[in-house]
Amino acid sequence: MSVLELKHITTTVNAGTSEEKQILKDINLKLNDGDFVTLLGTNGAGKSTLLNTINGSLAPTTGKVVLDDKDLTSLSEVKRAKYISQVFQDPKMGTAPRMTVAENLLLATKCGKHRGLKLRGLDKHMDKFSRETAQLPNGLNDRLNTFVGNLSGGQRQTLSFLMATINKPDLLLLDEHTAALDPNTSRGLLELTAKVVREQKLTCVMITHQLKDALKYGNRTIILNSGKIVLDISGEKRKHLTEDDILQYFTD
Ligand SMILES: Nc1ncnc2c1ncn2[C@@H]1O[C@H](COP(=O)(O)OP(=O)(O)OP(=O)(O)O)[C@@H](O)[C@H]1O
Repeated sequence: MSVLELKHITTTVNAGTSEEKQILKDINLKLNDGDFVTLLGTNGAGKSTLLNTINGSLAPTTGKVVLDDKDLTSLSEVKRAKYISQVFQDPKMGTAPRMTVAENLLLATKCGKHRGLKLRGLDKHMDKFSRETAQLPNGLNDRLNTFVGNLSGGQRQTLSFLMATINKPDLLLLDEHTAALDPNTSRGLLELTAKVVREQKLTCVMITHQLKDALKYGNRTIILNSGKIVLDISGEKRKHLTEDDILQYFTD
């Protein structure tokens, strides 16, 4: 079971100064087990801030983040990594460039399970990593011993995605994870995302600026505008939603 609840989340930055800004405004949201949410909104609407509040890299000013009845609000980002995985837009984030693909996968496998970053026992994992990368686009399985810094952006982002899902996280956060990739590579990673989320029955939030992708993938679409949820739609109603309908929620 992976149920995420956001209760009265408000995020104010630069409080008490002339730069004070309320980014998130009383966000209340419940994600059900297995929900795959596509999250849309104009630049600056607060989408990344929302994901950062969930992953613990940003503390909300008020409100609670609850996962499976556990209150995570005061838990550090590192401690939340046991439950929550994230893939970022920048292919350089989330992987260690001076380590090989296999070493990165071993790190991800051990994440949250051991103290320190011991990389013993790589040999016994190699067959498993070969199998796991064999299904992936971009020929990653031929690159298990390549330093990650020498991979293409697409290969690196595919690796980041595999690392984020290798331990079946309770919650997967994707912050425009295909935006820096060429159209074909982006499509390949989105299809892989849909397959893995379906097969592992993950609960997932994916930020995208592509309206088509927001409607094609996932079972639920949420639109943020100026720090508020202005649309939260799923089921039959979502099937009839058009790109023009969505654009109406983007206005000030
Ligand atoms: N630490 C901060 N200090 C000041 N302002 C911030 C801070 N973090 C975010 N903001 C501002 O809050 C607003 C929301 O930012 P956020 O990155 O969450 O938006 P977004 O919806 O993800 O946008 P984009 O689509 O451009 O990625 C922006 O105006 C941003 O400049």
